[in-house]
Amino acid sequence: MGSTPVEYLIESSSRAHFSGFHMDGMQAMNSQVGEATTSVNGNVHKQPFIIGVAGGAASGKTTVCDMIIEQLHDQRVVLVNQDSFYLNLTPEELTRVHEYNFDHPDAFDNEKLLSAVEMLKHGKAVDIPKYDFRSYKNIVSRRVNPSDVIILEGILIFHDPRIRELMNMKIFVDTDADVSLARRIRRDTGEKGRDISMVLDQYSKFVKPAFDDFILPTKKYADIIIPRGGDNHVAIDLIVQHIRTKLGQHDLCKIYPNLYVIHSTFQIRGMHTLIRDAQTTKHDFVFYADRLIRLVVEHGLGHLPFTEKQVVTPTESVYTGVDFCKRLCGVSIIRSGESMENALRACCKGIKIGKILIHREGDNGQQLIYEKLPQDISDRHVLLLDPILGTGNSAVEAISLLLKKGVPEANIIFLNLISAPQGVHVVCKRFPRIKIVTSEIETGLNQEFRVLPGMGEFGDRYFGTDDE
Ligand SMILES: Nc1nc2c(ncn2[C@@H]2O[C@H](COP(=O)(O)OP(=O)(O)OP(=O)(O)O)[C@@H](O)[C@H]2O)c(=O)[nH]1
Ligand SMILES: O=P(O)(O)OC[C@H]1O[C@H](OP(=O)(O)OP(=O)(O)O)[C@H](O)[C@@H]1O
Ligand SMILES: O=c1cc[nH]c(=O)[nH]1
Repeated sequence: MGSTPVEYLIESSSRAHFSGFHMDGMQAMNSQVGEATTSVNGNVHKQPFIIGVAGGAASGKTTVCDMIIEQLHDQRVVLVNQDSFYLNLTPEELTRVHEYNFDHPDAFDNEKLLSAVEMLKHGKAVDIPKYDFRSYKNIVSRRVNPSDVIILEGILIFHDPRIRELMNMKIFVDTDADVSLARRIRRDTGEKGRDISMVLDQYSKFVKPAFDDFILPTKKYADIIIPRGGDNHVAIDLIVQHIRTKLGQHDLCKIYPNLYVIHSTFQIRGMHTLIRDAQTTKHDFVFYADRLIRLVVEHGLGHLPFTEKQVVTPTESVYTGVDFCKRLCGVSIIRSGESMENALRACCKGIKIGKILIHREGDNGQQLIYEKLPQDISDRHVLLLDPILGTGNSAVEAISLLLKKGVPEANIIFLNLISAPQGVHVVCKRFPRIKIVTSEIETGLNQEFRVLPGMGEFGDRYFGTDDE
């Protein structure tokens, strides 16, 4: 490891190509993310990021895992080896150990592995057996604590679909067969104390056929394929960067790839602090809410489709840029949504803005009272405006109306200032193709379905109707 120069190896594949490894794109990886654990009150528990590392025997999986762990030094990372879940050999199998196929999916206790991963995923510690290659038995076990990142490594770790589904990222280490065989001979005759003819015999009888029949077919499940394993520093750096981004994201963004929380800065936190403070004057509330709304609107516009456009600059150079999406409109949910109209108009000159009025009582009793929408709305991308997403009932009512008017779900971008997890679940589950852009995710809702910590009654504070 380390002595081979890093080369930019691009292989032909339908995947996106990055220097030295392939990935299906962040969207693909996001979509792998499993369900979050949701408590009775709808709040979300922190989920670990689960990485699967598969590849042929002696392909360099261990080195890849070690490098990821080393680079993620400030995170709690735990490594679980599929080897630990080898079934114990029966006395009869032990007498004919050379005929035992250690490379077959049936050699592993998949049920035990699945339950161990599920426990870790749900934040519970688990005892994991330690397999002894000399006695062919699980002799001791070690206690593994829940962590931020769980790495599952093994030749057939992608074989069981139930285990695969728990993974947020799947890596396949793709090393040339001769390099792997040379490594295997060195390792098995050294650390495992085996005879070279035994190693070669096992290789041709079991290892090679199992690679072709069981391991290689699981390569298609990988999000990332790393050629040259641990020697591929570029790939490992990019993987670690991606994991860091994912860990920094709100858990809900890991579950719903169409939820976007604008990148927080101290300026943004400062504005939120002001608008959430019950003592803030109306004047300041409006001023800082407007600043935040403008940011959300600009971010939301960034999710519209665009076309490439070239222009000639005053220096007579060609600048290749993009042309804004033309067919769009706003729709505000009366009355708080109207507070977002000015920002939208300031960004999109002359934009048409429709209105929807929904009567809301507690967490039900949603009733559409009034609607006025552009006639050709079904041909437009719609920016739906409402600063607060609480239970999600108002949003569901509004989005359902837009769909009824023929607006494709994927053409709706819902812009919020703050969103409660309950509302995000409701909207994203019911309308998986719409995008939600928000500036902060809240902790939950209280008994009266008000957002917590929230900012109180947004409409009253913004329009000045909260006087005693
Ligand atoms: N002979 C023998 N081989 C075993 C036994 N247990 C596991 N294996 C072999 O171990 C291999 C799986 O381990 P590897 O994937 O090479 O281990 P690894 O060190 O995690 O992999 P890399 O880091 O990629 O080198 C399989 O090919 C099995 O044939 C055993 O008890 N006896
Ligand atoms: O997700 P939900 O639980 O449906 O709550 C969110 C709705 O509540 C707020 O409006 P409100 O009824 O307070 O009216 P207002 O805008 O007129 O103040 C907000 O603007 C949303 O429309
Ligand atoms: O907390 C809440 C919930 C709905 N509407 C608001 O204005 N605030």
